[in-house]
Amino acid sequence: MRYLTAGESHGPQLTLIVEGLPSQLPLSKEKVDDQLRRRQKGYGRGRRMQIESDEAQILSGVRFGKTTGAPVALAIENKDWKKWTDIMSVYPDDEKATKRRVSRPRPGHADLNGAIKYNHRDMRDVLERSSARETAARTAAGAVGRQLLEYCGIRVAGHVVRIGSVSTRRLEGWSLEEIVERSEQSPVRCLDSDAEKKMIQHIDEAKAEGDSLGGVVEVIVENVPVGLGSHVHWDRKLDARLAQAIVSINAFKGVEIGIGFEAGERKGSQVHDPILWSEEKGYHRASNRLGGFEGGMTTGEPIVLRGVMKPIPTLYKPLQSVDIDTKEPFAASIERSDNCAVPAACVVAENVVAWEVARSLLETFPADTAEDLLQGVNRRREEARNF
Ligand SMILES: Cc1cc2nc3c(=O)[nH]c(=O)nc-3n(C[C@H](O)[C@H](O)[C@H](O)COP(=O)(O)O)c2cc1C
Ligand SMILES: C=C(O[C@@H]1CC(C(=O)O)=C[C@@H](OP(=O)(O)O)[C@H]1O)C(=O)O
Repeated sequence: MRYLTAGESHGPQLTLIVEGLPSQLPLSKEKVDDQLRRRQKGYGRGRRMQIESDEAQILSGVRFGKTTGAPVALAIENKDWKKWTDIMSVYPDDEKATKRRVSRPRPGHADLNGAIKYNHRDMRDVLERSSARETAARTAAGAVGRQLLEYCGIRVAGHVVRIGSVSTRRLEGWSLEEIVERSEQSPVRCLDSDAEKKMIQHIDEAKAEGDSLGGVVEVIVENVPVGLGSHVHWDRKLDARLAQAIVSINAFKGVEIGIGFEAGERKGSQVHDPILWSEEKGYHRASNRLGGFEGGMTTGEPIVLRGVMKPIPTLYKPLQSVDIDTKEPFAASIERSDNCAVPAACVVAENVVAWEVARSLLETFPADTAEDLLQGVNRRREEARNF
């Protein structure tokens, strides 16, 4: 299973093609739209999100609510395009077209490197594609993967554990339903109401200072069968693929699995998860400090991982840069921007994780139809139980 996205931030639309889905999978546009709506929300977002109202148009591969096995094409309109048609013109003879050239690279963005690499003297040709607008298409792909997971009884949730200097922890014992319910009510997707207040205040203060904030999100996947991924092939290790999926989100700089970097500080007895067996549960673990992975494969315990997002690079308090025409220094002009997008990025993280787990599921249990896939997954659950 694979996907491809196309589209510029201020172009007419984002386009997504998902290929390799089994047939007969119930695929709901509403469920894709739910994820798109969730991604648009969150305290700290800028004015662009008031312009957009993301919705997926399903153009192929689905009939009467079920996949046919053919590629699924989806489109998400950019409502802002209407104001950018002259600047984003595809055709050279467009009368209204105006280049409004970008010659000033923004620190923290792809502008300068992308311009040198692809030889663009107009950095709009870089920034339009490097924008995190593209994460709407990736969220839609994840929302498709998520429906495949749901079909197999696998569920995904996410929440924010840090914004700037304010951090919190998920308390032991929270069920996935509680995590979903609480994070959904919170403007910063935080489970703890005290931390939530502090995070909001922190975002307000940073904004007033013309600054921005990053943070950390946590994603949890439950009811995963044992053995997704592989200890045999380095490029099929699912923990590694999830790390790539997370760091590929714009502005994400690192990943922790389970207790993550703390594993480097603790003794082995405080890291590895003892194996238990009972009539009721079969094999299970006394703890889940390794976040559901051993040897690049799922253990059957929940997958738990965290991703760190750097602060938004476009600041109202300008950073220094150099004009590529004059080579003179300049202070970046003030632009419309999010000042904290961690809650929104949490939704992107959930969905890129959902996609990778769904992809690994289909690799482990190859199937032409959704029913065959579910049978394969259930057989593995049974085998693990009786092993
Ligand atoms: C959901 C989301 C929204 C973002 N919004 C902005 C924004 O409004 N302004 C900005 O400068 N960067 C924003 N970013 C971050 C940039 O896209 C990102 O830092 C940039 O593309 C450079 O990529 P890199 O940080 O991965 O190196 C956002 C990222 C995400 C995930
Ligand atoms: C459009 C989205 O996020 C954008 C990501 C982004 C960036 O530089 O990454 C910059 C901003 O774009 P604009 O300059 O048009 O306001 C954000 O709004 C989105 O999340 O859908």
